[in-house]
Amino acid sequence: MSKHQFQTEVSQLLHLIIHSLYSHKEIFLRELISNASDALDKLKYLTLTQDEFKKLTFDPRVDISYTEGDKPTLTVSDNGIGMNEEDLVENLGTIARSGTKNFLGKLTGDAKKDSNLIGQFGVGFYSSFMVADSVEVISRKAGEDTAYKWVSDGKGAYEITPAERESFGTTVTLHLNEEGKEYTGRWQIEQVIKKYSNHVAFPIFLHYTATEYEGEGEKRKEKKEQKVEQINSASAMWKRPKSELSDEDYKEFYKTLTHDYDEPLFWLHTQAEGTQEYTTLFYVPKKAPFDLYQADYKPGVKLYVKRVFITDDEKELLPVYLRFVRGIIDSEDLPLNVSREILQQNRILSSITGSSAKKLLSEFQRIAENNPEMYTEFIEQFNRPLKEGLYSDFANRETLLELVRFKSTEVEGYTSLKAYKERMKEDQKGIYYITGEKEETLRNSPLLEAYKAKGIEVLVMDDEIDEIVVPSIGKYEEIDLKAINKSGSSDDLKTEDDKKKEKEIKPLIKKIKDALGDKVKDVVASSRLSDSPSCIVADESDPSMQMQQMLKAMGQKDLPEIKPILEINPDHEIVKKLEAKKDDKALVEDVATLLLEQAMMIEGAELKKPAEFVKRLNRIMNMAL
Ligand SMILES: Nc1ncnc2c1ncn2[C@@H]1O[C@H](COP(=O)(O)OP(=O)(O)OP(=O)(O)O)[C@@H](O)[C@H]1O
Repeated sequence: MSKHQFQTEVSQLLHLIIHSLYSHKEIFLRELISNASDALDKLKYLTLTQDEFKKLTFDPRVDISYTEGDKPTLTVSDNGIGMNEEDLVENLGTIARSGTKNFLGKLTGDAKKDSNLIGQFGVGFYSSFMVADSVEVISRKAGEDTAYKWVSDGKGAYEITPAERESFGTTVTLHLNEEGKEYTGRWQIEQVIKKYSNHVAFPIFLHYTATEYEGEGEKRKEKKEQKVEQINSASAMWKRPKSELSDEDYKEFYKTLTHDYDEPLFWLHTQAEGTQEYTTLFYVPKKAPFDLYQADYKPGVKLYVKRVFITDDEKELLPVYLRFVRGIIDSEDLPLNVSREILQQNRILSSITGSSAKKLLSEFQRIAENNPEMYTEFIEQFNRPLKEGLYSDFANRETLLELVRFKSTEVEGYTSLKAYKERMKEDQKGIYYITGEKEETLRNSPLLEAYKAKGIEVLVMDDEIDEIVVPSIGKYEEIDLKAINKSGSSDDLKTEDDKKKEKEIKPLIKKIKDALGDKVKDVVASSRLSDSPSCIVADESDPSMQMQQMLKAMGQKDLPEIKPILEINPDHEIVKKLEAKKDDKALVEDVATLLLEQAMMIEGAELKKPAEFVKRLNRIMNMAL
């Protein structure tokens, strides 16, 4: 016998499931059936492709039985791939997915909020503990002789012992608690299976005792008979015509497929015929999966060939940026024994991948046009992956440009580039945007002042991916996208009056430049400020300050120090007063440095020498008082 402790993450997940999902406790059965179905899928594949498994007699099925009385039990049994001792430890004692710790760290302890998060993770086997005091798993791996029993009360530890099982597969027995007692009736169980697992592709049999009465009056006798009945339709759901399927069918199948607790946001079911025959059923979840930005994310699409499961571990079934999509691709043309190496360079598959991506994108577009509310929900979760597509999927770039959304100074929520274009002023020379880390900092940036004054809309880009993606867009329908935190962008705003002032202020600018020395790349008169005395911008060819900070945060060392350009507002009171005292060298140095440092702070930069900043500020305050 060996006793093991659950990995901390498992205990946390168990706690979350038991305490947040109890109002939907019946889903435990869906989760167990879905695991059984996955196990059958895996073995079926082996029996078709691997010589040592071809000789197995394999009639895939799931069997459910129950006992009533004082110690009620419910048993779900399958003749699937099974687990050996090592698998039991790995699958039912640990969670290997990276990012789990981080995800569980977000839990608040508030059942309602936490139950919203579980959708990002998946419910799974541990939901059994909502209805059971203890759970027993007896499993024998196909191709192996020994069976093992895994037992736990879900309170921190489990035990594994050698056991008996006639053949390969897994039997999960729940020792039901008060909450679970109701699942010891034929009708209750049948109802739950029909509701949640009707479209599981393998037959699910329910074993029950039927009581019949024979005779009349005193001779009336009770006759008990063991019966077995198939409960589900057991056909691959995605192969059925759309007209036969209801929204409920799609939603429930999604939950079985993904272990998601939530409903999907929307789905797309297509059956392609012609040179290539295949079916796809794709779902977009309501919440982004928690490991979406982990390099080793779990892919969400399963590949089937003629209804035989091939793999759920292939990341290339859709372009990487669409990794949030869940679902199924079932091809009629691929060979059944297709290996992973072959898959990756298979022409049939790459053409399915290509057209699936196109279909998904046009579905997103259709939703954007017909259901803006749903589209906003979608964008709140998946804008960023779509932006990734802008630099990775050149073939669909035009469509992706229509799909991505940005925040803006003019509208609440999000805008498309198309809608921005429609709002542009007649003589406007570009699509302007400002990038940075924090929305609030950006919205208060002095760089926006002149645009606000002239009523020109600026896109507010606070997603870190914008820094990388947006400059690569270049143009939208022949209009240049211009970063307003770059030096050249304000040339568009320059008036004759600005040019005149620029000339007048030249001597002061020179003095400021001398005072600042190599702290700046240049000092120039600004045409984009109204309320602020100064701002900083990056030279046209340099990365912006935010980009530099991001590169540093990403661990890039030895970055050459890139200096900002300081812009001075000739109309500002401080600048005008300084102009009058420009021969006081010490004063010019103090004010110039403060103008630079305050502009940097507003853009979110940290001062290198805060003590010197304070000294200067005190000197100026002293003069003012
Ligand atoms: N009946 C079964 N037969 C074989 N393996 C099983 C069975 N039930 C569970 N497992 C194994 O245990 C693992 C964990 O199951 P669990 O339901 O917790 O998560 P999951 O199925 O991976 O789904 P998700 O992480 O999406 O919730 C499965 O991935 C599978 O490897």
